[in-house]
Amino acid sequence: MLLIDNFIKDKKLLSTFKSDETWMNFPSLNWWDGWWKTSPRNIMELVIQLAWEKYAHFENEVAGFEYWCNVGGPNSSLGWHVDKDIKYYVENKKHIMPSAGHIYYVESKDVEGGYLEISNLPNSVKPNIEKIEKIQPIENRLIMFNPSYPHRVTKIISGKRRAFLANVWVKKPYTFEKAENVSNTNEYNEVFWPNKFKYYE
Ligand SMILES: O=C(O)CCC(=O)C(=O)O
Ligand SMILES: [Fe+2]
Repeated sequence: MLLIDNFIKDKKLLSTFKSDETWMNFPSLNWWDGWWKTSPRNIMELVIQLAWEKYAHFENEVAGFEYWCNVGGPNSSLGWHVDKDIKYYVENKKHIMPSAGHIYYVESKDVEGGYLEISNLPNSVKPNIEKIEKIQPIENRLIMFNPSYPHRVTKIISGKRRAFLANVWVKKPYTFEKAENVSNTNEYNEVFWPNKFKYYE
């Protein structure tokens, strides 16, 4: 696991990324082939490049990135899970998992609770509460980890918490078979980038 605080240094990028407008109409799940094939088309892809170009060297060896955003308020939480190709899982009840992913904390406004917990044991083994890694969702904090290990988000007691996440895939997930942007993970509808998604200048 890698944890970097104060990840985005550019003040303008930071404030644009944090603004609610940036995330309006953001589809549930999105796909990008990576900067080596397609230049970033929006601020999310720009941030993915910023993170992954610096800490990983796999251009041309991976298919690309899946990315999404989680926003939570009081009483929300996310149970133990592993990240997986969701469409394949729904249809076959089998896991195809990525081996690398990032979580970036975009906004943590007065957040109490909402910790990220990561098990040190693989998916087949029940997490040992004594040995889990516990990470506070601090604004502008970047975490890189293996999302095929069970992880969860503890209950948010108060405040607003927004995370931006991406996973690296060696093979493009079935989830994106029909479209790069999926608005409903149960139906896999095709959606289009809203006009709001401008390049970051
Ligand atoms: O928001 C977080 O800290 C983690 C969320 C997560 O694991 C997920 O969306 O798969
Ligand atoms: Fe996850």
